[in-house]
Amino acid sequence: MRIDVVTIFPGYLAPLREALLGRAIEAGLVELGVHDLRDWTHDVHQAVDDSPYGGGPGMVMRPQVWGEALDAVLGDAPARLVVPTPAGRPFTQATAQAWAGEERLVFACGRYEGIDQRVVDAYAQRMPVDEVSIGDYVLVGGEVAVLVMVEAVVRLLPGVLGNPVSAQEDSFSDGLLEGPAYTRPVSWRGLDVPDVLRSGNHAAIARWRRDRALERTAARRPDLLDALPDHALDRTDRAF
Ligand SMILES: COc1cccc(COC(=O)c2cn[nH]c2)c1
Repeated sequence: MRIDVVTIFPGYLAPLREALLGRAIEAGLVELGVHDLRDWTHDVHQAVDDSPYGGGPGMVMRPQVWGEALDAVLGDAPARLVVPTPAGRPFTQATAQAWAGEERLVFACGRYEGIDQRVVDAYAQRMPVDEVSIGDYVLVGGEVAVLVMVEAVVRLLPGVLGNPVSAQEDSFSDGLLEGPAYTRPVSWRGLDVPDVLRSGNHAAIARWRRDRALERTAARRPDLLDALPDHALDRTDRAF
């Protein structure tokens, strides 16, 4: 997979070259290109924004600059263009799974009040364009959202995670939140590991873990429970 990011703050994307993702890049599992949007300005001030038509606060990112940058970065290779924005469709694990199958992702990091809508409209005429939100809050720019989404996608690529099975057993993969996890010591600050986890009774352990996952999901994310297909909950589950 090739990933390109266009931003006015290239330094913000440096963490992508660290640790697990950095190793995936070194191993050639993913290629990463980070591009400074200002390289495609031609004025002395390198202006990337301008006042909004219709008035209102803030500034809007100029279409010409984005058009030149994306044309240059995209070239002729097909890609999916992703624009992080508070006004986007929710980015979920399902989105990450779907994108993990893509040959190429190009991320456009917006700032200010956003990018002139014609940029999305123009590129949507010739490639898939996703305006996506990573949550219901407003950031200053899309860079942090790109870090989140790139990590969620790249960890799913074959060979990136040491033990791939954990990608399948992720939170959300069975529609429930992960329950509590424990490791040594068996007693810590007067708190003990639940006995069942040390019983060696794998059926009881699996039941206990599912019960904790259902309990946590009901308490923290009832919306996920409501979204579960009927067959996903068996008779024993219905207690929650
Ligand atoms: C494209 O236009 C804008 C404008 C303002 C901020 C941003 C950055 O994205 C977010 O704030 C965000 C993404 N998911 N949840 C919040 C983009």
